Amino acid sequence: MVGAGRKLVNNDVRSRGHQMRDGAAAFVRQELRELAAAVDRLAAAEHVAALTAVADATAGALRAGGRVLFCGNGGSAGDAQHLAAELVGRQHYDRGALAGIALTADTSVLTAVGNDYGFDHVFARQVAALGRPGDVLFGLSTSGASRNVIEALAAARAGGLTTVAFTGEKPGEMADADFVVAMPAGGTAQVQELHLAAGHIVCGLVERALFPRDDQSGFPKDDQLGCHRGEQGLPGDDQSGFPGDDQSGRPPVTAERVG
Ligand SMILES: O=C(CO)[C@@H](O)[C@H](O)[C@H](O)[C@H](O)COP(=O)(O)O
Ligand SMILES: [Zn+2]
Repeated sequence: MVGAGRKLVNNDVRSRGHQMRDGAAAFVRQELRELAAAVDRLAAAEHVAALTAVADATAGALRAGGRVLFCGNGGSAGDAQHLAAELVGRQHYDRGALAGIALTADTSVLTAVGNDYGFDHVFARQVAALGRPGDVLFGLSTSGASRNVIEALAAARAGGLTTVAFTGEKPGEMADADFVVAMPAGGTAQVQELHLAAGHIVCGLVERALFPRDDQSGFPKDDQLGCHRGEQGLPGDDQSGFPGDDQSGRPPVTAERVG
């Protein structure tokens, strides 16, 4: 009897396990389907035009010697750092360094300003300190309601920076930015996922505009690149100011910056 009872329990647990796995699989599929639909909506002409315009403005600012600042909270703080890294480092291929700065990374500044002036000012104060007319500030907020991001955009506007807002469907007060990309997505996580996709697209366009490659028909595949600058058809001094090592004898991946 005890054995049969135990078997019943085990079968029960096993079938509940199956149900949970089925439930999890359905959840995974549902999440992916919803994300794919959101990505599809982002491909609509108005968003494509907005992202292209943002990339043009950003590339223009960098070309003129400006810098690109990023800010956001939580997951958007991660996005801010991620996107700044795409500019400073490389996205699709080796090229000169681009000036991207995340305003989310210096804990001394964040805690000092937060402590002394309040959390609403942690980004605006850095915009006032670091931003110059002609620079670009990207503010990322899924809700469009983060006070410190709204204040940063206001400080940027006052300082003559170009402002870009990445938001969810409702930009709220962030609608005042020069460029607003309102992600056509549902919850916070999905908006963040579109923010990152959109940010990658903008950084990819900027890279391509400032460091044109022979083949402009499409982005090179990472696995086709190799890591030797000489193999990548990077333009020489006369075209870009970013010579390959074979032409200049400088170390690979120079620290020069556009502007
Ligand atoms: O990543 C997540 C949730 O996905 C959270 O950390 C989220 O970023 C935080 O709640 C933020 O404070 C949300 O700020 P915001 O996007 O509304 O400006
Ligand atoms: Zn998240």
